[in-house]
Amino acid sequence: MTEKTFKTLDDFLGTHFIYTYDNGWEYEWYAKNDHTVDYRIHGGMVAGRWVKDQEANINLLTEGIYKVAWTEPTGTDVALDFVPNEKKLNGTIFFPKWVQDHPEITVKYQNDFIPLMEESREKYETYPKMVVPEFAHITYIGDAGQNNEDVISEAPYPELPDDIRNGKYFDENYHRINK
Ligand SMILES: C=Cc1ccc(O)cc1
Repeated sequence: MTEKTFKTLDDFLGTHFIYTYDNGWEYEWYAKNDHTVDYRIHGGMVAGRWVKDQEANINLLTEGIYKVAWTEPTGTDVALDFVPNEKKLNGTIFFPKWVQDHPEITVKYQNDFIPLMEESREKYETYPKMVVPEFAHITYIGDAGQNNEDVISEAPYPELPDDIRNGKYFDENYHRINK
């Protein structure tokens, strides 16, 4: 767990986070570079889903406070406000109705199923959307560096967040151990 103080946009890019929303949903998220994010979902409605190379807007709002927003192939929209120096963030997820009705369709490595996501968002209903606005507390911060493909590189498994928090997952160069 890095104990650095966040100030600039550059301080944020390349950072790897694990956090738990107040509704109990646990997410792992990586600011891969200034326009790309990777993530893995460990708990909640779509636990088991993981995604690499999602295009996102990432901005410094003011010193140490970051806004991230993107729209997904599923039609899900996400807006995250990180306050890493206080180990917290606020996230709002806007799920199309079909993801709430059929979450299992999205629980996979999305990169291998983009056409399925695009077909499903046309086939099923969009409205009313399910809006999930929650604060989260950050349980892990790692300095992975930008464009590190080892950060999010396999499907989630139950002990993974603890393995990372306990220092059992990455070596001193932030590469995956036992790969
Ligand atoms: C739907 C994706 C998603 C990724 C990270 C997060 O904190 C909330 C939603």
